[in-house]
Amino acid sequence: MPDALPWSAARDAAGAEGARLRAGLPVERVPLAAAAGRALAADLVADADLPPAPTSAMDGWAVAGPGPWQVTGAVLAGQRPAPLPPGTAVVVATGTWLPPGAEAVLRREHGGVEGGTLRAAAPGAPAAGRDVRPRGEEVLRGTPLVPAGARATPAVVALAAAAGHDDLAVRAVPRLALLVVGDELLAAGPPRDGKVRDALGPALPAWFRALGAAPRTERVPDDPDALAAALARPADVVVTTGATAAGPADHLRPVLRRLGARLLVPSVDVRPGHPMLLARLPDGTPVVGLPGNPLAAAAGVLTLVAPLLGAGAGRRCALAAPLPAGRATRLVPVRDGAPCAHTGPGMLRGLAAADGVAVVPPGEGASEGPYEVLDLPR
Ligand SMILES: Nc1nc2c(c(=O)[nH]1)N[C@H]1C(S)=C(S)[C@@H](COP(=O)(O)OP(=O)(O)OC[C@H]3O[C@@H](n4cnc5c(N)ncnc54)[C@H](O)[C@@H]3O)O[C@H]1N2
Ligand code: MOO
Repeated sequence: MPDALPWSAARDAAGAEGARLRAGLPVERVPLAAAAGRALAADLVADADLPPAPTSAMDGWAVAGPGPWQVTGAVLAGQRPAPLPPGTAVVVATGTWLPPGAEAVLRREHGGVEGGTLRAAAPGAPAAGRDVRPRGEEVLRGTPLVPAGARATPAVVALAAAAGHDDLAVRAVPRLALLVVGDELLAAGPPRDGKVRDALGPALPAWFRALGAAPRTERVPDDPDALAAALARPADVVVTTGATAAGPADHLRPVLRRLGARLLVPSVDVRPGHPMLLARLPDGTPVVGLPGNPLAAAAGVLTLVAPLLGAGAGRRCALAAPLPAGRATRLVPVRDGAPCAHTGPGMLRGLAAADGVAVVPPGEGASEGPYEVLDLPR
């Protein structure tokens, strides 16, 4: 294969292309509940201090000055409390704003009230500031929380809501054209007469949706003109399967050349999946070519499509036993920290059983790890 890039350089190139792709997508303001999964169009900045005022971290009493204290009432959730004079206490719940003058919270289980007088179980308790969340402990208004371009995960949406936002500026969902190439592919029934079932057409759209894209699927015959026409139809991203190698029916590379595409990643020094590629059409549309062998195609999703759509790196994990390294980076389906069986490039059994894919850097023998383990989009 021509000019193979090291695996991590290929992933970085796809990440950089993804940043360029997102920067060109239209911006829209959507209500928070519709923002999950979308790329932020601007930095998320806190609109409020969190907590917005000194807040009780426990159910109990807010106390002022040393005990014992006269209990003068209760502050209920959602109320703005009146000041608390020294020697008094009010009942508080977790999350209530503390009255001005309150110095600490005495937990319910650490005190008792008799005849309107509250006493702490331990002398001297509670220490000043005990079980009080100070104003701005987590965030001060104006603090940048999440950078533009990052994914608004459900946790980011929750943070945005807590920090006072009603809606968010996000990028349009990229329209992804999946072109499933190959005359030998069947859309139904068992493999027969030299043909195989298209295993990728039914599976890849779910992965792409999980990665934040809106896919449509088109089946394309092994014909250069049909492939060129399909590549030219409007989309924000194109992903093809098959036809990446140099066989008699592998038309992707010549067609990309004919269309004037720029090869950003001509191939990748990775097993399986080395014929994968990333190109840019003259109109700026990125094209990922996934190899036809199904496990190699999944390797291409993890190496090129996931970073292109803004997914982050994997987790560092120790594995039960060291994995043998090779001359190229190896992507190994693993489950519970051990390699899966049935992981030839044309196989799917191992991948279907896997809970992640371990990245084994090139080298001699085996390394102890820890390895980066990539999540398969779900
Ligand atoms: N002489 C060489 N031959 C091959 C090389 C090489 O370097 N020199 N590389 C091999 C590697 S590695 C891979 S990976 C494949 C890449 O093949 P293509 O991307 O050109 O894909 P096809 O030739 O179209 O198909 C390969 C294989 O995958 C099956 N396939 C294709 N699409 C699907 C699908 N949607 N669902 C299930 N299976 C699919 C296809 O039937 C073939 O069996 O090239 C090697 N050859
Ligand atoms: O890249 Mo291929 O997967 O080894 O058959």
